[in-house]
Amino acid sequence: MNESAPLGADFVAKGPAAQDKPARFLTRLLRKPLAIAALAWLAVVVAVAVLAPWIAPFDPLEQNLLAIKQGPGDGFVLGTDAFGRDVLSRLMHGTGPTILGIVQAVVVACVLGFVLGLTAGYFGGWIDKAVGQVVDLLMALPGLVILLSVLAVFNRDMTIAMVTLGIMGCAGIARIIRSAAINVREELYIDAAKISGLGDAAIIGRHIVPRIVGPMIVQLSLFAAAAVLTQTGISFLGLGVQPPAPTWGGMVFEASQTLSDHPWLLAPSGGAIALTVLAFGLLGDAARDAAAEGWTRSAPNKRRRANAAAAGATSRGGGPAGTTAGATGRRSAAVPASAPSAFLAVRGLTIVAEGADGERILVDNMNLDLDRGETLGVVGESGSGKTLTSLALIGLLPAGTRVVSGTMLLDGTSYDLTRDDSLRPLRGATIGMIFQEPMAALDPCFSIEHHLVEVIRLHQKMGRTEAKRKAVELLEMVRIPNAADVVRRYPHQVSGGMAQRVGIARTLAANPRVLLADEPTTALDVTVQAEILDLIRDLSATQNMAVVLVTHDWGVVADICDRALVLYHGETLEAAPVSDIFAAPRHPYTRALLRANPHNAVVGQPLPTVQDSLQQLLDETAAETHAGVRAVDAQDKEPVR
Ligand SMILES: Nc1ncnc2c1ncn2[C@@H]1O[C@H](COP(=O)(O)OP(=O)(O)OP(=O)(O)O)[C@@H](O)[C@H]1O
Repeated sequence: MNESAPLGADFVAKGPAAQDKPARFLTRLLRKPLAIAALAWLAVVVAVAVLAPWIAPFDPLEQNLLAIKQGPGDGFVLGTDAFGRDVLSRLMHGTGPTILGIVQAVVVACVLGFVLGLTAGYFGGWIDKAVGQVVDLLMALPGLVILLSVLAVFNRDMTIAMVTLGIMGCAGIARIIRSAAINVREELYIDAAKISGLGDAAIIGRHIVPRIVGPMIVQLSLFAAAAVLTQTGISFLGLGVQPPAPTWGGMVFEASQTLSDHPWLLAPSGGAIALTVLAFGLLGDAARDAAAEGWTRSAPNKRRRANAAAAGATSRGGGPAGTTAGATGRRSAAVPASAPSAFLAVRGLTIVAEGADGERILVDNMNLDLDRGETLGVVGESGSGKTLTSLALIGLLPAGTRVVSGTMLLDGTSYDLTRDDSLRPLRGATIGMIFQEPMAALDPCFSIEHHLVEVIRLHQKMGRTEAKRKAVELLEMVRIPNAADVVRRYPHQVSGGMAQRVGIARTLAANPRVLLADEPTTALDVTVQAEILDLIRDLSATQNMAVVLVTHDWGVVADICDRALVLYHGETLEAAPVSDIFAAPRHPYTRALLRANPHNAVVGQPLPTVQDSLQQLLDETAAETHAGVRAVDAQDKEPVR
């Protein structure tokens, strides 16, 4: 992305991935008149439920046989029923059991649905399968039959009935939460958070939960509306709270008995039920709209645009002189030889994909060696296994792939690469990683300061204020101009180049000794690429970090790598100092790959593909062999003197 790209463009382009914080979501929700009306009604209902014993004008059970079936008036605001009881007082006293039942069902559904959906979505694997089975079972059960059976077995106990309703209702909520959690789990910034050393609980709490609050509120309001209807339905059947105690459903039943001669009686209880269901429905709708607005929120305000434009201009004007990513090979003169005592040594790394037809080898028996302050370029065509190799070193291989063998010797300690749990403590403090898509590696909900402070405080004992100061220092270290201003921005308010610098700063916050850089410049424009490469090279030297740089680009290899390793379909074909690879590549594939380097393209001529180059090499070899044979033949035919 260009440094001068319009602010907000990425955010809009990212769509639903760019979701927001609960506080902002609630602010937007409270700006909607319908949501305010719904919440106001629900607040009145709750207040009445709590205060009924004090504010109801009459005893709800007191009969006045001289005032039966009266309409509103004569001291009875909502009239009287067939026994002369005050309808308003009964309605008020009936609110408590109704609301209590709804709260019981909603709390059970919310807690169970949240826990099941979140664990299934976040952890996946067998947990997901097990939760899926439970959810499918719950959804297949006939709800009404179960509820009636529970009421029969537990002597019409409404609490147990509503808890049962909550258990059955949790299935739908768990499904929604699961898919929301899966979406968030697959975001790159979750991997970035893991690599920074954050544990599962912290990632769930800080990065996943805020993202699923929106869908959760929508689901819960719809479920609450259904619970109102179920609860009043049970009372209507006379199975819950027993008459003459008032409930909304019971009052609807009583009204149905006098419908022909006193239809008004249905209005208060029916109206209360209808308004409450409507309020929950409207709240759900408004919550969905508020969440959708968060996803599509457009560019930030003009001041921020101006600031960012200024920062971008400073960056372009005042940044370090860019280098072009040409095949200059300028560091290759001082290439240290690989040694068995290397700071980082990988031996026998084999990665496979598990498919229906067995295992497929993706990386085969790979070895690599790297010293501190040294940069190793891992080069190869798309799909050759470069990314998997780097992810295997921190135990973050994607689902469906696994390490079947391999050890890593890091600063004298040996690690079994088949065991993710032994690699987990290395993430962040020992091995850091930066990604191809800088923007996707930052959580759009949080400011840059939050991203940095989170990692700084995780790895260094520091107060919040000191960590904030350190965050600005880190941004300055990665050459971000106006660091004190930029630190307060959100990821969508910076350009791709700046986002990559922020990603690097975040990685540096943990002081890693090894940096894995997976095509860190591919998504950036050429001038920004050069600046980021300069930065990585300088940091590797000043921080004495070993860098594993995954790339397709020979220019990048020439520019900053000391050694290169050529991969083809998971097989290591050649590993040597960069100067040797450029001067005298040993393997024909390496030669073909170098010939297909776009930096060597001749204007007006089609760029040869790797396959073209390989074919050309084979032809040349055949021609050389043929010429050699002819020369030998000619010598043989010469008369011996
Ligand atoms: N989750 C997965 N399940 C099965 N196969 C996978 C999975 N992830 C990657 N692969 C396969 O592993 C091989 C190596 O993938 P990898 O991403 O390491 O390639 P790469 O060299 O980094 O490519 P690129 O330069 O395009 O990123 C590819 O053939 C890819 O299809």
